[in-house]
Amino acid sequence: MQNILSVQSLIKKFDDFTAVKNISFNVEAGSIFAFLGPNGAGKSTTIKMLTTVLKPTSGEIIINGFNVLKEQDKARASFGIVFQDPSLDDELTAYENVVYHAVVYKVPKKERAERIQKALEIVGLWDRREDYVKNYSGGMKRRLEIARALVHYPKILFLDEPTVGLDPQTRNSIWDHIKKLNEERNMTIFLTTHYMEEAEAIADQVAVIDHGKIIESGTVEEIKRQTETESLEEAFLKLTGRNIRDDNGTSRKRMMRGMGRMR
Ligand SMILES: Nc1ncnc2c1ncn2[C@@H]1O[C@H](COP(=O)(O)OP(=O)(O)OP(=O)(O)O)[C@@H](O)[C@H]1O
Repeated sequence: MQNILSVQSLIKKFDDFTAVKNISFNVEAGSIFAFLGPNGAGKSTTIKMLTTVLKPTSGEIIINGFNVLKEQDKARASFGIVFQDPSLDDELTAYENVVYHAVVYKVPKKERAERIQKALEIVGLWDRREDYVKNYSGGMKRRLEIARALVHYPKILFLDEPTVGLDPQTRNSIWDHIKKLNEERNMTIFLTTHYMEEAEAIADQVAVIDHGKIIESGTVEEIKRQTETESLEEAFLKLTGRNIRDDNGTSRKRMMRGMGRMR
């Protein structure tokens, strides 16, 4: 199977603190890859490097055959991203938000209308396209962010905590949409989540990062076998010595973010 993403010896230092310590991994085209770790493990720092937001201290990242450092524009055109913090314009309609993104990503004008319609249909928001985003629920906003990230036909979609702050029913619906994208469009999904049971249900491959290092990787079944546990949640606890939703400052920050999103 071909790799859509290949990471080699990736390191990120902030002054004398090393947040990402020489990690290497591959993501197969068409798979769902879950990148898991406790608070502060280095997940966001890694995603930011993969998506050209942050420059690595050293290492190599190849996305869709393009070197992320040397062929930034081509690499960028190959992925879509939904970050933890919402970045929609509340004062625009859903449709206008997606148009804006299509223009920024230089989607050819004559293809724009059709692509926007498809993206909104996939997440079930086509009928609500003329609504102002400020009137959307938290779950609808997340779905709209996913639609927006699809409009330039990315090969790989990065989702940083796509369900944080949402109720269980809405979380399920978001995962259903993600699964559909993966199955029907063969889109590779790279995700982080704090919900282990959800990662277990959806991921083909998992990598666990802690203190900046990948400490385990494989299929869910392989990881459970390796750690002699019955669930990914248990495996995670055994590997990191911590529950993924432990209560420290960061999870409070996360809760506040979620609350903000539900406004
Ligand atoms: N700009 C920065 N300057 C200094 N240290 C940083 C910076 N960004 C992140 N760090 C540190 O790097 C480490 C990894 O942070 P990162 O945000 O990547 O973790 P994470 O796994 O995404 O955590 P969370 O699940 O809480 O989002 C943390 O110790 C963090 O404090």
